[in-house]
Amino acid sequence: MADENRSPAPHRSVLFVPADKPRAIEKAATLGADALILDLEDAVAEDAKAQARQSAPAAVAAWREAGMRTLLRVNGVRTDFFSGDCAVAAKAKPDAVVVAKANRAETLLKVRAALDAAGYQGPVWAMIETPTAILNLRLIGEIAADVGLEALLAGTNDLAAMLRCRLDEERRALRPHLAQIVLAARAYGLIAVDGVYNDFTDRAGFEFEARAGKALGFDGKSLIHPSQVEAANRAFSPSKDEVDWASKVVAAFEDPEHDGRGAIALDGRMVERLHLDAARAILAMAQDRTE
Ligand SMILES: CC(C)(COP(=O)(O)OP(=O)(O)OC[C@H]1O[C@@H](n2cnc3c(N)ncnc32)[C@H](O)[C@@H]1OP(=O)(O)O)[C@@H](O)C(=O)NCCC(=O)NCCSC(=O)C[C@H](O)C(=O)O
Ligand SMILES: [Mg+2]
Repeated sequence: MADENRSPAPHRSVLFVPADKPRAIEKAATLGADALILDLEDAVAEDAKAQARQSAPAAVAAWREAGMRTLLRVNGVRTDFFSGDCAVAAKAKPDAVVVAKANRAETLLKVRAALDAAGYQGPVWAMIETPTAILNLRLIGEIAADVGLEALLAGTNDLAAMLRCRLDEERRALRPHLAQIVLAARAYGLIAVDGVYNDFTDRAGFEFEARAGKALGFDGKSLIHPSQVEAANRAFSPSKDEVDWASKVVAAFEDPEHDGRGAIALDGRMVERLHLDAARAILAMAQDRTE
């Protein structure tokens, strides 16, 4: 029976791994990431796609054997590679298929139909990485249940390129759009994963961006390099201050003096029952992450 007190599976660190790099594939399952995405799209050059596809089912099987949550990113629905990639998904049976350039509700309906026809019934993740996709988030959310949509994943490289915006370290130009991705995820009950940080040698920059993503409400961050895994897990786990606050809130509401109260004072601030729910979620998450 499912344990209702457990928090949902974590997606703090979601590592992209090029499907044509055997060494990276082998290493990926040992890095402590919460999920791995075997990439058939942008990480793989056109002349390497056929080989990458051929080796994909074995890579997915090896990761599953290692107990990893395993995803497969397929090429966009308009590309020549899409239908072949759907056949790979059917054979490999990943935990979810990541749909590149999921720009419209119709795109996802087409992808769902193609995956079903190929024999893959699992969930899909939508990459939100174009201005059109941002404008269509509500329509995409409304068909989430019909297409088995599980998560929204920000594709910040494509999005920034298409917006022709300049990316500073605070991603100021992208923030309104990232906030809309989180908004849609929360409205439609989906996982929200932030985009990648390209400068994999800049640890401080990565940590700053990961914390900013958490502050925006994302559940985790997509990654491109092993050096980013541990920092992402840390940034998206409850901090010591959060755990201390949550313990105090739970203890305060359990105090018989506060029996039946909707709102109480704690350290000079008001806390309500909605904060109690949040506090319990933080404690459950903290417990799961340390088990
Ligand atoms: C970014 C890289 C090309 C860097 O490669 P390289 O210089 O070879 O890295 P290192 O020498 O530092 O690698 C050290 C060891 O780590 C392994 N490694 C490297 N990357 C990965 C990985 N992603 N997963 C697992 N293991 C990895 C190497 O094999 C080395 O191992 P060892 O030999 O034992 O020392 C490279 O990191 C890379 O290719 N990263 C992934 C790139 C990718 O997938 N890009 C596409 C997804 S991102 C995207 O598309 C975003 C989105 O769509 C958007 O629009 O924003
Ligand atoms: Mg992209």
